[in-house]
Amino acid sequence: MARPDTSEDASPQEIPGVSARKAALRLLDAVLRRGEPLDQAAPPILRGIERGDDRALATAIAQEALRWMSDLDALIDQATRQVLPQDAKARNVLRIMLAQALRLGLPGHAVVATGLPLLMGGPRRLAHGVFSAVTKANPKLPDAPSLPDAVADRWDVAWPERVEAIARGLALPPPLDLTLRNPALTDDWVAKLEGVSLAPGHVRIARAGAIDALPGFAEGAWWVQDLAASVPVRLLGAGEGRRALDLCAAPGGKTLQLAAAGWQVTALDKSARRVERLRANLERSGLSAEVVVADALTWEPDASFDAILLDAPCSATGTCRRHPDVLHRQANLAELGELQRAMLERAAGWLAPGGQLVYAVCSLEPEEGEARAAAFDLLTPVAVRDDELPEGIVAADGYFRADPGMLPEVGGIDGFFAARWVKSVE
Ligand SMILES: C[S@@+](CC[C@H](N)C(=O)[O-])C[C@H]1O[C@@H](n2cnc3c(N)ncnc32)[C@H](O)[C@@H]1O
Repeated sequence: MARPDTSEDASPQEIPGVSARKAALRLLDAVLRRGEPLDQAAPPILRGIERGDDRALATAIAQEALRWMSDLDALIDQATRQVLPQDAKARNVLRIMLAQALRLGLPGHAVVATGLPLLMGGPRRLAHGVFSAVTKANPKLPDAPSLPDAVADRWDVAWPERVEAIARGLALPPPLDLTLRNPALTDDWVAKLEGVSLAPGHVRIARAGAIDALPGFAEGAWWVQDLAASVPVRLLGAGEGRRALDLCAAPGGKTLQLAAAGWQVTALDKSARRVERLRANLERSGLSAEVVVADALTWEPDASFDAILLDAPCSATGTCRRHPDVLHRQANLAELGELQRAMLERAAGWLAPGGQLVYAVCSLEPEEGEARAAAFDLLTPVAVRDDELPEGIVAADGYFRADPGMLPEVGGIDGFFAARWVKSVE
């Protein structure tokens, strides 16, 4: 008679380090089974974990498991004849165990001691066997993560010449980019933060520990914003007291940028929860904007605007370096496309003559970027110029297009798209 598996009788919470792994497993499940963004799933899941470093570990494990999932799955499948369904708990436990061993460099005995208790009453022997077989072979992950099939199929068609570089850009978690409230102080902040600058008002630092402990955070001298995400507002130029609408504004990185560039900003978003973060960001930076919680599809302004930034809801696939969960969630591109089209049309009607509209998405899907912009004919296009972009990025067909394979020698950049139009003065 088979002996019962009693190797781990303690409850998961009693073994140090298990709570972080349990949280990582729940994060993976939230993304893969429930289709939730990792950022949204994390707060309730991590709330019960006391130590900050355990919360950070849980997040890092889930992120690396998601980033390298196709490659980890291939190793799992090679190590067992048993077919583990994609949604089997044992597969998810193995994904997080292998992410720790092969990506985070944690010792195998610690990974086993904290991983197997997650399979209480389940196939622990199988998981142990697979983990041991994989790690004994001392496998090397490829230089670039293999993209999930659905994503590879899309990007092989959309970016046949870029897809390899994009995957390579996904291999490493990105550095931390900051946008300065006062671009004239770029050199000072580069020195204080020991960073580098790739554009005026931008400082890049190696990934830091706690962001709120960095010099300048408390007084709101800067905010976290990928270099690519800072480009759309740069395309609108200096505000000189004119009126700008930041449509879809929360959590507010671009609102702060607009206000810092001298625009008199109205910041609108329909999510009251995200608008709270926008208000907190305004308060910390000492910048001001009129804040409106409303649906862009029904709201009507009192007066026209000299500039409108539409940072539209999108698949967010351009942020896959920092949010590898986007690679595993199926965005409804048709529904998002309809929303983007409707918002663009409404925004065009709110511009004063001579006013500029910038449309932006943090997406690598041409349907949300190039094709969406090309189909919009209510305003006059104004080509984006190379000299308006960070060094090393060139305009593509008059648009700003960045992808995570660009600027590899300085730490890369998020995927982003922006287009610009002007309302003619009749
Ligand atoms: C890409 S995010 C904006 C990021 C923001 N511009 C920034 O830089 O911090 C898109 C935003 O669109 C908002 N949104 C989605 N549908 C909306 C709608 N119908 N009306 C207004 N805001 C909407 C979401 O709440 C979300 O905050």
